[in-house]
Amino acid sequence: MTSRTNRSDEGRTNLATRGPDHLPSSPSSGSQSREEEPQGRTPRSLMRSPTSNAETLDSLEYMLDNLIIVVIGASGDLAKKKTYPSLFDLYSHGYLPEHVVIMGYARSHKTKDELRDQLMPFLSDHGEASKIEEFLSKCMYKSGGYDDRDAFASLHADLLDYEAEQEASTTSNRLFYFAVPPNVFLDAARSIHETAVSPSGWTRIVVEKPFGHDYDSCKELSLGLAELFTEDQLYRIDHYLGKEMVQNLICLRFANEFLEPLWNRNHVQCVLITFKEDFGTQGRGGYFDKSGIIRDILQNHLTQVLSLVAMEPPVRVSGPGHSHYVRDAKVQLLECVPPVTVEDVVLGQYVGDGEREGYLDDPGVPADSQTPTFCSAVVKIQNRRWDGVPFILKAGKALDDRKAEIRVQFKPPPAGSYLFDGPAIPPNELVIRLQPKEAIYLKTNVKAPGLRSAPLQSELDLSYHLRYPDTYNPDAYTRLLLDILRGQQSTFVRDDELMASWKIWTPLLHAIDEGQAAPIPYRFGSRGPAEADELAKSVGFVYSGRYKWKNPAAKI
Ligand SMILES: NC(=O)C1=CN([C@@H]2O[C@H](COP(=O)(O)OP(=O)(O)OC[C@H]3O[C@@H](n4cnc5c(N)ncnc54)[C@H](OP(=O)(O)O)[C@@H]3O)[C@@H](O)[C@H]2O)C=CC1
Ligand SMILES: O=C1O[C@H](COP(=O)(O)O)[C@@H](O)[C@H](O)[C@H]1O
Repeated sequence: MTSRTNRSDEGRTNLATRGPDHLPSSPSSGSQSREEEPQGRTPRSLMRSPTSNAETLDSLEYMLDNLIIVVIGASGDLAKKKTYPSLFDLYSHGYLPEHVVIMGYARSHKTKDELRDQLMPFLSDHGEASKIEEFLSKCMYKSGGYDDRDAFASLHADLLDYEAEQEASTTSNRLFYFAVPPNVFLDAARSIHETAVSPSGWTRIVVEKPFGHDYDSCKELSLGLAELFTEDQLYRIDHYLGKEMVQNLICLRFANEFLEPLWNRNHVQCVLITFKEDFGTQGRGGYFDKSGIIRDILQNHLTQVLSLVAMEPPVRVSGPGHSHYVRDAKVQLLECVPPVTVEDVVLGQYVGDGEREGYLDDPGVPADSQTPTFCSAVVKIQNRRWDGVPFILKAGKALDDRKAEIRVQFKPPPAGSYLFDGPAIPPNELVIRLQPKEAIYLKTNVKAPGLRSAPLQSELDLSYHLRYPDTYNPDAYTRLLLDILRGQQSTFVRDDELMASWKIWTPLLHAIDEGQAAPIPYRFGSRGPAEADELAKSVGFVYSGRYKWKNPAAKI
């Protein structure tokens, strides 16, 4: 291992790790969080003031220093669609310092005006024109190769000049956001390590998925990065960890005492974690074909959700220096999950429906591709809490709906079959809808209202758009970028978590790559292969039929 000459976060003030896990609300949000908001550029006096939210304000300590954000791969799709809009969101809500510089870096030659033209369409929905102009005036661009040390040295010289111009602080922090494909991660990381780390403040590296394509390649990448940067400098993004309802899981589970006694094998029949998209690969088939739905969604997003749903309570959730506890709990859970086998899954690949093209019609996809665009997998957890409870992770493209949800299905009441006349009482389900329209609802059986007495399926409903209509709900990337600036690592994937997850999925992925499991065709716009419902039924999921639900908003 080479020596770490660059300054890590270790030993640095832990102020930046304090505060709640979530982005403080915007000025337009509910009154309970107004105290936390920096108004425009956060003044030093406000940040130091001993308010009841002092911890939150302290966690914005980075606002006192100079900040340079370098977007590596600034010419690409992710940068324009997610990275810059989220940076703008933070800027316009006052979460970037006055003198921030956002430096785009990529191989393509581009003028500042060309960068501006590229970004403008993706910023225009996010704020006023004058604010966008102000933000764009902070955005610079430089071209160079990812392994080009001279280009990075020249980038470093430019950054030193920008930093020297700032009078606010002698400390300058640098955040490098990797919006590039993984084959250049190590080149870019080496170039930064050798030439461009911050001489006076922290240097943090943000890495996007995919982190490898199986256990071994992930390990190689992790070891390569670990030679250059310490774990506390590395922020591996899984954007599902930035979604409101995913961030809510810890609070929902551990701040509601009624749930804990039920949250185990004694009361839970099965858990479904579902991701559905109602569109296909949309011309990205060439990229998608190298990964498939398991690498794209199950190994990362759904496994992260699974670990938060099923983990034991962490020692602590927030507070200075406590970021590791949540990640420890997640790793401990994932280590109880045996590898998923071919027998545990149903794979699918969508075909055209007459109007919309099938997966194999995508020009980037080989005509004989066996890459799954759908997978339903039964995951087991071999620990005291969950032994025998199937966790069904299901993800698919080109399905009937766009949604992501967690459905905890409870066992039926013991007297359900003889106490009441009529059909079997359906099991209770706690549904946490991650998107769209965040909601938590509990499917509950009640006496039919009025003169009837038969049980009726209904729900206790917490629909966020109704209960919190004016709350600013930032994009997942916006929340995660703020966490990076605050040094809050619990919402990022640690190296051992990543390895534990690849251990679960790699044997299946290799079996699929070797042709041991072929996808079943399903029609674009359908619910996926019928075999997936049979699999769910075979492990205990009870589908009690769709019931008509009345949106309370209709009555308002
Ligand atoms: N706050 C809110 O917005 C609330 C909304 N509702 C709405 O009420 C309705 C009923 O709710 P809910 O019961 O949760 O949702 P659904 O009836 O849509 O789905 C129930 C579950 O059964 C699965 N499923 C659907 N069809 C079949 C099938 N043929 N065989 C096996 N499994 C199947 C679904 O999977 P899959 O997704 O894969 O199709 C889903 O996991 C929904 O429209 C829901 O959105 C209810 C309460 C509150
Ligand atoms: O990581 C990915 O996620 C998106 C879905 O993200 P969402 O926030 O819109 O749910 C998916 O479309 C893409 O294939 C995948 O790479």
